[in-house]
Amino acid sequence: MTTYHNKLTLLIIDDDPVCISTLSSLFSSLFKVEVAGDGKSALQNIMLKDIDLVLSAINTPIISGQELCTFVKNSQITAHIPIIFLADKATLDEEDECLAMGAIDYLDKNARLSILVSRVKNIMTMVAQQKRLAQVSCTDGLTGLANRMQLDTTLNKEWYAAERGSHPLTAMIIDIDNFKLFNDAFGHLEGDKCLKIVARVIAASKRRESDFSARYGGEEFVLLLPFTDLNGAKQVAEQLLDNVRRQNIPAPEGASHKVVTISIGLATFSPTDSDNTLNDATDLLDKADTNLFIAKEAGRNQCVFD
Ligand SMILES: Nc1nc2c(ncn2[C@@H]2O[C@H](COP(=O)(O)OP(=O)(O)OP(=O)(O)O)[C@@H](O)[C@H]2O)c(=O)[nH]1
Repeated sequence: MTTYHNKLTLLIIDDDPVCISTLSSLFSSLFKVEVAGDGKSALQNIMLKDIDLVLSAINTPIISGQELCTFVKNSQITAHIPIIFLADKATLDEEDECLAMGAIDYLDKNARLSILVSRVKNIMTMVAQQKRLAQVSCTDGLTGLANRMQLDTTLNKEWYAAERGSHPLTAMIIDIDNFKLFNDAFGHLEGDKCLKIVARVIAASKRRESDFSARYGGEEFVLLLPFTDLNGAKQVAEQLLDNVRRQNIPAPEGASHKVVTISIGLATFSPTDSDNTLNDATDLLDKADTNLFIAKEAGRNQCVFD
């Protein structure tokens, strides 16, 4: 079976240019290949690029392959990256040592090349499956937005980034108005279609790479806008309210408006603001939730902030 994973990245570490060149040409049609001639630049690659698998010589300059392996396996951010060692002359003791420190495999440089390629490909297939699983476990099946679990992780990360970088972070909770009536009138399948449309509009409202949208549960969504203060966020919210109305999805009898609308509760964390009363990410969402409640009470189809 020939499997190509050309979106996955293999990092080859070796100080021998001939070896680097041979390995690169072996793997460059299968994966994106990065190379490093010593352990230090390898570590920079690992920290800065999205490396999926490392194929490393053992006696690399500056930082040895084994030191690198210890570092990678002990860091929460990199521990998942598999490392294959490529020994100049394999010994059982060295293999024992490398596997014990967390390497996924240990191969001899003089092994048959087709065996080397198969081993690397097999491990990359496993990496691809794990990535796919990780992605599925973070995604809401109906809307394709991030799910609640991913929201919790991202919210905490963004909170600490805002605190550390002294930049604002805005959270919006977005709720479809009278959605129970909608389901009751048109059925659950139409309700699902409506959820998907609103989710698409929310996803399209992201303006920066760091903006993040998630399904919070039921008919509620969250939009996180790092580096966005209250004024900027109000504009995004008004645009969002408008874009949902423009979908012209007919609302059921008894709803507050003729077309489907949303209500938004907005809260901004401004670390440099002396009036800030928010202590953590949960406070931020609680505040947005309180404002959402006020928006509903005030007649829906609006954004509330303070
Ligand atoms: N179709 C569909 N409906 C869902 C889904 N998740 C939650 N709901 C429905 O969403 C409705 C939410 O109703 P409520 O919480 O009473 O809120 P509402 O009717 O939108 O009222 P307001 O928020 O006050 O405007 C419930 O009827 C849920 O069954 C889903 O995945 N698909």
